[in-house]
Amino acid sequence: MTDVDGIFGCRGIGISFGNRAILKNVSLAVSPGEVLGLVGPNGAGKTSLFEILCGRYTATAGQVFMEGRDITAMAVHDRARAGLARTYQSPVVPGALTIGETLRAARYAYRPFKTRMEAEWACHLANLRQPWDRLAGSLDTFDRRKLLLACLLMRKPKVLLLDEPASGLINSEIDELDLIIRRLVDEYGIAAILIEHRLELLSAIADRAVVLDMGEVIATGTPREVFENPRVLAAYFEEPAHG
Ligand SMILES: Nc1ncnc2c1ncn2[C@@H]1O[C@H](COP(=O)(O)OP(=O)(O)OP(=O)(O)O)[C@@H](O)[C@H]1O
Repeated sequence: MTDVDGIFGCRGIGISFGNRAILKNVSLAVSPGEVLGLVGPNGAGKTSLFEILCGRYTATAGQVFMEGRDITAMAVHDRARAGLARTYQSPVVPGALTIGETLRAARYAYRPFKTRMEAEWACHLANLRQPWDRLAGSLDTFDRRKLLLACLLMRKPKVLLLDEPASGLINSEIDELDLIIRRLVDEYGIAAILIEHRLELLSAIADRAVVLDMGEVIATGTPREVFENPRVLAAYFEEPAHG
């Protein structure tokens, strides 16, 4: 087998920092129109896996695939051009620019340049309802996330990697976020992988979940299946053995 089943995924990924193995033999795949939840306790390796998937870290083992192509050696900007978009847990916006200026920078970030109408459409999809003359630095966490998402959506990505998009949000915002993501996936056929370490939040949004613990996949299945898995419960709720 040279490929993964979905539009995007990885096989046999490993990475070590120094002599410490952070990820071991990690495989996953996501299909168009699907939300795959990537869960696991703090330090499980979720963000490190995202760094490998988007091309910022080089894995010591394994391959990354997109649309049947091995993109393991592809640079981060080429992956973006191929339709892979990624958000970060911390929504860092250019604080001194307005929303309009930020969107304009994204429109002209690389060719093909995007039209103002495409930026408006992306804001509509991201549910960003703030006036465009407002400073990006004055936005709250959720609107910052929406703005950054709009910058990605104007490029019509095929795959979205969302790193803890619900962190720092209140419950009503999380409900709205779920609707935004669901629409992207259901109406536009985007494949999404979403990191969330709170098991209960994932049930509402993810079709399937992959659970990482100490760098290894310990369970895959529907959110309900993995949450009832004894290995997952142990990873989350048992104190590590000492001595
Ligand atoms: N660049 C790096 N150099 C050295 N160690 C790193 C590096 N990046 C991550 N690690 C280590 O790898 C382990 C996994 O970290 P990672 O951030 O991927 O986990 P995570 O599951 O995303 O955790 P969290 O839920 O806390 O964000 C941690 O022990 C972390 O300290």
